[in-house]
Amino acid sequence: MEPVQPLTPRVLCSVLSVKSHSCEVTLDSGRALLSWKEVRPRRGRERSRAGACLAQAFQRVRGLTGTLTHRLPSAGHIVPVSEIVSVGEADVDEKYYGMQWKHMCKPHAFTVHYVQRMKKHRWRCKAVTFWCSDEQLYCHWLQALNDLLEQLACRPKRLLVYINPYGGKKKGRQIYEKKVAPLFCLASITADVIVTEYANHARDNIYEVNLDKYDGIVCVGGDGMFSEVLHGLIGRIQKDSDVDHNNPKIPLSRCYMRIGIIPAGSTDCVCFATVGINDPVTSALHIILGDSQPLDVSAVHNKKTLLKYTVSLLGYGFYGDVLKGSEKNRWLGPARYDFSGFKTFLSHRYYEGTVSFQPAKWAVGSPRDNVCCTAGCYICRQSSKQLEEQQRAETYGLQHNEQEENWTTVKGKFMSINIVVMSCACPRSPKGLSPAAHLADGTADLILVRKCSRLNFLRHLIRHTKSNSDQFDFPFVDVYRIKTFQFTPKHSEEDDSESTDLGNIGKKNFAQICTDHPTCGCSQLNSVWNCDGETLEQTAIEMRVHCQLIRLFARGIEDSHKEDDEMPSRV
Ligand SMILES: CCCCCCCCCCCCC/C=C/[C@@H](O)[C@H](COP(=O)(O)O)NC(=O)CCCCC
Ligand SMILES: Nc1ncnc2c1ncn2[C@@H]1O[C@H](COP(=O)(O)OP(=O)(O)O)[C@@H](O)[C@H]1O
Ligand SMILES: [Ca+2]
Repeated sequence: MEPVQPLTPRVLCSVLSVKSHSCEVTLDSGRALLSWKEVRPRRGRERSRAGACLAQAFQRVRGLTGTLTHRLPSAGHIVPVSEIVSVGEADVDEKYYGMQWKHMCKPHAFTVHYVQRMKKHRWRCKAVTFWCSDEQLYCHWLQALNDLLEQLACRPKRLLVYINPYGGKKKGRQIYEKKVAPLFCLASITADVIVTEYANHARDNIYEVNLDKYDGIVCVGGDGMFSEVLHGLIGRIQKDSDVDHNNPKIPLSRCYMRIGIIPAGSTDCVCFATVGINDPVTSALHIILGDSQPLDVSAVHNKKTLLKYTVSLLGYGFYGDVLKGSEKNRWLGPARYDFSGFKTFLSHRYYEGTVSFQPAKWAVGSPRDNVCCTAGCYICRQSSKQLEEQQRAETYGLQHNEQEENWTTVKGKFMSINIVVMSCACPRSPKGLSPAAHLADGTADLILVRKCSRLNFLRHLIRHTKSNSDQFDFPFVDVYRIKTFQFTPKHSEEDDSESTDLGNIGKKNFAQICTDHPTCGCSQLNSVWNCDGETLEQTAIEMRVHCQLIRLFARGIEDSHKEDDEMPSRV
């Protein structure tokens, strides 16, 4: 049997068997593509024509081995090497030999596991086994494919995994063990797994571990669990870089260790908005392929003290009250938000205060331009260039003092004040709170919903659940693209606590009485901030966006043209 002679150093082509069909299999190392298509015998006059073109083709691809049969161009499969999960020796079992192997010595087979795109951004791991009679050919293919996989430096080999057994439907451990761990094993990824034992266990642990051992951190849970890991990683990096994160104006050190999210929570909007779906297998495959998606992070301060970081929703009023009302019903799982949302809607509370913000002057997009953030987003890429220019200016002291320039102030009565760093797309709201917000453009969208009727507020809310209606198209809704934000409630806690005036004390206690007895008809003086699913104690805050501060094992939401309805993946 002649050894395989590649056409050129970069293309390997053989006829191998797939499910007892002969297929022409090609590995183009230059383009990093694996393809295969069935070659079929043809009948009658076509055979002679096919025979002629085949003879020519044979001359062209000298060195072909295996059983050469006539071939008919047919739809085939093309898989980028970057989307191959693993290649390995197939367990060759007697019963699986095709008939043609019966008379031959034991065949050799290797299996390629690769990503197959399904509907709605869902990914699955598909397997195809190639058979051949020649051991040398088999070894050559296995070696060639694994050599190319080894060159993919972006792929993680060792991960630190935190599982929240408490979040969502309390199935985090089960999801990881049954759906994720087998895929990590298939991809030869080793994982150190910690099942958290209390809130903030993951955050505190990240300050202690030796991060140099790992290529990434994975959190199994919802947005609150991701927030824990986010705080642990950012806090650790700032501590190691000697950056005082309590200073609201200081640039933060970027975190290059990627975070992967295995969705097992109640909202899962960070996963949904960066991958396109909240599916554990899909997220695991994005981690295995070594995807990398930069992500903006906002820092929230209160008087020179860091309160929280946020990457999804910083919400006051409706979403703050929904979160606060849901906490005591965690036993309901995700449904707790629906129950609390209904009660909050009926309460129809509004809150008074003063909002100030700096518009993102240099932003390329706007919240109402309908340009959604997708994989490889132009607006985000432009912003990272802008970011580098800004950082160069800061390095050379060339930047002008933009801290004081063009603040906009709005006083009023608000149903809700929401700042979103990303779209916040999630199963409840497929387009999100701000559909045109970007993951890595250095800005956030500020959505102000002023006091309005119950019916109008309901209309506004319902539009979030529809993919073809504009939730900003109301006279009582304003949206701005910003980079910094401040809020002072009309009834600031400090004023009440400092004043000795009986009226104020009465008001404070009265407010407290009302909070304890929501059946009371008066309007609650202050709401709370919902910060990625955690409540803040303070209501007077300032916020600043840090462009592309962290990275996720994701690639953004792919254009739907790449999806096939259950079809093999094609490029
Ligand atoms: C009458 C029809 C009303 C329909 C309203 C639908 C609006 C849904 C907007 C969803 C916003 C999502 C913003 C994400 C917030 C999360 O960070 C946070 C914590 O997530 P997790 O830890 O995974 O639970 N989720 C929430 O604050 C829940 C908001 C739900 C509001 C109904
Ligand atoms: N072992 C644990 N016990 C109690 N709380 C935990 C534990 N691990 C994490 N948490 C906390 O649970 C909260 C919710 O986690 P999350 O995964 O977001 O679930 P959900 O989406 O249901 O809110 C987070 O604030 C996190 O800090
Ligand atoms: Ca953003």
